[in-house]
Amino acid sequence: MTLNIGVIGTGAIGKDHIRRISSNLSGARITAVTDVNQEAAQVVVEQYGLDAVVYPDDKALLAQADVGAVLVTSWGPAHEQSVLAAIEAGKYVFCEKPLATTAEGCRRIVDAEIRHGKRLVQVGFMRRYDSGYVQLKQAIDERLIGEPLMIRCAHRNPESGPNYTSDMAITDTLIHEIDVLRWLIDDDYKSVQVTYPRKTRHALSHMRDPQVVMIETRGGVLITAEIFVNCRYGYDIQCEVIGEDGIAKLPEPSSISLRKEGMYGTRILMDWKDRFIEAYDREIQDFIDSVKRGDVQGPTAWDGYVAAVTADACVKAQESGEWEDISLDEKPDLYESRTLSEA
Ligand SMILES: NC(=O)C1=CN([C@@H]2O[C@H](COP(=O)(O)OP(=O)(O)OC[C@H]3O[C@@H](n4cnc5c(N)ncnc54)[C@H](O)[C@@H]3O)[C@@H](O)[C@H]2O)C=CC1
Ligand SMILES: O=C1[C@H](O)[C@H](O)[C@@H](O)[C@H](O)[C@H]1O
Repeated sequence: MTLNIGVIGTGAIGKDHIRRISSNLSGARITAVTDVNQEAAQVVVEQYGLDAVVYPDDKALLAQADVGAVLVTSWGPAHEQSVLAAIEAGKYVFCEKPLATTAEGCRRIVDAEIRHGKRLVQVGFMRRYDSGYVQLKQAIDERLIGEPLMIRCAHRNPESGPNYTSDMAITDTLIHEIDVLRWLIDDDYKSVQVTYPRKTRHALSHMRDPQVVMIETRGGVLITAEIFVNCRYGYDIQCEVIGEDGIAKLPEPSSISLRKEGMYGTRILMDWKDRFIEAYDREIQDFIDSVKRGDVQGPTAWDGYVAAVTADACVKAQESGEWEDISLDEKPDLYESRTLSEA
């Protein structure tokens, strides 16, 4: 049985997911789309040759009985409303990060899912599906390096746009590390601090770039996370886990090496769409397969809540320069199962 999917937000990543569902993945098709820019949504239907209807808004799309699941790929501030409406309609929902732009909004979604009595939400933390991070987690789970003691990581973008702000380095960019690192070491966060090295001349005047975020986990692991969104040379994601008996490092993306004109080296990817293309395919295929099984297994609404609480503390630390504590509600039973989100 083919799963009929509706897409709420047909912009950059919405189109990318439409492309992968329509051409790469199996078991689903796009039958409904909506966007506040309906003309653009119609163009997407034609561009991708979809047998799909353009609906005026998320509520009209969610009212379609034949739509079995939805992707929320609109702007972050619009996510909470669409996810709550999907839960209300009893539809499975894949929501790109952030689940909601505030911890309170994420908590409202968690409470709605608890009232529904079954998990319907998967959050788009795709690094958990990246083969490099999966290998890293296997090494840690198998205690190949003993207990993790420290993590050094870096999230570097070639440049940030004019609308990108210093707090987005946390809420839009580091949110990926915030989620994947707690999954990697099966630990939660205790406190955070933000410091600022010398500013790069390549950052716009309103930006603070780079930034260094220190995170202490409840288990005592110390994480040093660099965010550098005007590094110029490429889209570069680094992660090194230092353990009692050794070090485990995220592999570089596979690439040919070139020897040419007295130089030797490999190319560095410039775009996140390319760096994590397989992870995006795997996360969406997992969503399709788990919806058809009737139980979503990926990153949960609770993971979205924890990420939002942690991001809020980081944004507070950006201004205070102090260590800021992270206090979480008690994890509800609905999220205790040992699945990908808890593996
Ligand atoms: N997981 C990842 O690696 C990535 C995640 N994202 C996330 O995906 C979301 C979308 O990002 P982009 O595609 O880059 O943005 P975009 O601006 O290219 O596309 C967003 C689309 O949503 C539409 N939209 C806004 N509000 C809407 C509403 N209430 N109902 C229906 N449509 C609405 C806009 O008209 C636009 O077409 C963001 O939350 C972003 O953080 C974006 C890039 C990568
Ligand atoms: O979600 C994303 C992308 O996936 C990149 O990893 C980030 O660098 C970017 O800031 C954010 O929009």
